[in-house]
Amino acid sequence: MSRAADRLKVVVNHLDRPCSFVQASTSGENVAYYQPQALRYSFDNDLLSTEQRISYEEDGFLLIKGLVSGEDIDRFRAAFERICRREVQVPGLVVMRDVSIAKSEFVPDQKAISKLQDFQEEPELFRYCSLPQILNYVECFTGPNIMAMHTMLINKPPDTGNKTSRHPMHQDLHYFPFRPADRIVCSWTAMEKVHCQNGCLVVLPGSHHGTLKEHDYPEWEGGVNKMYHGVRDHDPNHPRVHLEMEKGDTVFFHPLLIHGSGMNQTQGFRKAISCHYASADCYYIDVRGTTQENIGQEVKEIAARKYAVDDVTFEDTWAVRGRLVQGDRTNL
Ligand SMILES: CCCC(=O)SCCNC(=O)CCNC(=O)[C@H](O)C(C)(C)COP(=O)(O)OP(=O)(O)OC[C@H]1O[C@@H](n2cnc3c(N)ncnc32)[C@H](O)[C@@H]1OP(=O)(O)O
Ligand SMILES: Nc1ncnc2c1ncn2[C@@H]1O[C@H](COP(=O)(O)OP(=O)(O)OP(=O)(O)O)[C@@H](O)[C@H]1O
Ligand SMILES: O=C(O)CCC(=O)C(=O)O
Ligand SMILES: [Fe+2]
Ligand SMILES: [Mg+2]
Repeated sequence: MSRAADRLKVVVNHLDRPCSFVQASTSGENVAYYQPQALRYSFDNDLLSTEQRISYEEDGFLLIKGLVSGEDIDRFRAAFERICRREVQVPGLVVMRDVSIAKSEFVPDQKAISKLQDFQEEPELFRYCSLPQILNYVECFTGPNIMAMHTMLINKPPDTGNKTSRHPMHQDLHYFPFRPADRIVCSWTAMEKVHCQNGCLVVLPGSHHGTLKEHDYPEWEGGVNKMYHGVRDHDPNHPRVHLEMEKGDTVFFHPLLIHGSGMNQTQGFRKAISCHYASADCYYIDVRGTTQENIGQEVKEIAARKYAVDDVTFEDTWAVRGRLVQGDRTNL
């Protein structure tokens, strides 16, 4: 450590609003000492305050209140409802049903749909990924060349009693065959009030300091949704933070941050829209022989069926979905 005068003393307040079922919670505040030049997770620019940079450094997430307007959210909701009513056909879109109703009779409205993935060809929803106020924050983590790699609108359904509406604790990097991890960030925006009862995000602050862990299907009695892998083992005593958010609030988080979401115990469909961004300067990795081999294989099998081709690679499935949203498409 250098001289005290070179250090910065910061009080980082956690966003912790513990639910009754929280196992442990972070203490009210952490005191940390940093040299600004030692911050590795974000770039120095005019947008993030030093406190915000240090908070992301320590916690692996940053919550910005009121970032997306109510009008924009209402437009995303309307676009979602048009898709549910099958008024539009969107190339490449994946419409997912909760596993507990996957084999039941089709109900033609939003009540049957738990998630949309890959809406990059739906202009109104994709507008979310290009919102200037989101990209300004994203650039702090990715740098100026930005690819939107993965898009989702999550419509977490009321739990049917099987607890399948939960999303197991995981690291998003498990799904991504590109690196470096520090130049990838997720933006996740609440489309309505999200809280413990309707299954808000749950994060393990600081878990992004670790490495990518082994993921598998959890052993849940009521079933698990396709590709909802969970971290095989994580420290049950690690503090948890429940991110309660208002409509339009947006959390940016690191792809190694361990997170998930609880069961939806309300009768409403909890909605959120999200995009994973990566620096266009990232590079693809070969996942053979790594912990990601299992998800790579599963994605290739689904893609081969979806596109009716047999030699699609894990890398291809990402390269065709990625869209440049700022700067130059240098590599990805
Ligand atoms: C950072 C990223 C984090 C994540 O992305 S986490 C979650 C990622 N999950 C995914 O990417 C899953 C994407 N979903 C899909 O690809 C499709 O929805 C899926 C599961 C292939 C189903 O495709 P559909 O076109 O709806 O086909 P279908 O209705 O004819 O069903 C085909 C078979 O799949 C089953 N299925 C449908 N939804 C499911 C679900 N939620 N969980 C588990 N199984 C499910 C369905 O029962 C059917 O099975 P079978 O072939 O009849 O035995
Ligand atoms: N606008 C849409 N575009 C694409 N898929 C949609 C749309 N609306 C709903 N879906 C989804 O289509 C999927 C399949 O629905 P459904 O089970 O009725 O037809 P199917 O799978 O073709 O029929 P079957 O399983 O009996 O062969 C469901 O996951 C449903 O959520
Ligand atoms: O909205 C949620 O419940 C979390 C979804 C999530 O983490 C994911 O799909 O990777
Ligand atoms: Fe996730
Ligand atoms: Mg079907």
